[in-house]
Amino acid sequence: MAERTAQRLTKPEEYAKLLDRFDTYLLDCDGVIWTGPTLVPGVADVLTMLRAKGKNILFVTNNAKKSREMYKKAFDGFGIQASVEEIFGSAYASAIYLSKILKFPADKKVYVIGEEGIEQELKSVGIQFTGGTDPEDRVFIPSGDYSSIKNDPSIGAVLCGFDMYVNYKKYAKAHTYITNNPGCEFILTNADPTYPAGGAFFPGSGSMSAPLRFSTKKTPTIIGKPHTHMMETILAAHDFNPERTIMIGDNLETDILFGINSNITTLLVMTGVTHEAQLSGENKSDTVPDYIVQSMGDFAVLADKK
Ligand SMILES: C[C@H](OP(=O)(O)O)C(=O)O
Ligand SMILES: [Mg+2]
Repeated sequence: MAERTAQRLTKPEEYAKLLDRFDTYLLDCDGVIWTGPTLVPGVADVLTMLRAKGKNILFVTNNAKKSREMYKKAFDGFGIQASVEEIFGSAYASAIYLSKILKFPADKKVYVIGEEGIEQELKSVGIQFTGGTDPEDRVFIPSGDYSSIKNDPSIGAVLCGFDMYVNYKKYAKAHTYITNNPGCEFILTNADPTYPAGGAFFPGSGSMSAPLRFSTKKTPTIIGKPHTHMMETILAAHDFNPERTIMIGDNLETDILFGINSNITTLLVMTGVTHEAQLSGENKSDTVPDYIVQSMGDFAVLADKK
């Protein structure tokens, strides 16, 4: 079988041809639109141009810290137009998976290893939860005192995301529920091993869930990119022709693989986590995008040409 090769676009006419081919743009956020607190140059103009051309824009992020409402505020802060309905985060997709796919029972609760964004999304779909930001679980337990860790049969799922307050008590509770409650679901918002911040990498949601995967020996259901539960959540709310849809992202193992797993065209940008060394040579990734551009901001040359 011929090896897949990516087409690198550098010329305005190539950018224009690409925009003619696609109506729906699934855009990763960190590494594409912004990197941490900094907007990628030119991207705001490109988004305005896409909207002026009548394109559908959907934002698809694995960030599990924020709810859609919190993300909307981030877009507002950057002066970028975005509605809550256009934003799909792994916290929201997890809440939708629990409510729509699992039909999570109203009398059961989710135990959350995560922060406010996950709690907001669970609330938005009417699912009860414990853990999360509860101060009772954000504590150190003195060695040998397991009295506060008892099974609770009302816990029907453990949802693990990004938690800056992760601690032994939370792991011990989650482990107890997963191993003692028959049918207790074990769900990860996303499995990113690392989280990019300030030009470096730190442990991500996937790494935070690792102790539980190890201790329970259970394989979790993973919602975020590259898994297709995220796509099911998007498709439940938006209708689009996959042949005229493109996924734009900075991460080969999440964004680009997500596009490939969803049978849509993919475009890699080099403003985020991917390095040239992953695209050729002995460290070449097995995941190959259809197109590569240096930055999504490069499309701004078309906006100037009006
Ligand atoms: C890196 C990731 O964000 P994304 O690139 O999916 O927007 C995250 O914030 O966990
Ligand atoms: Mg990204």
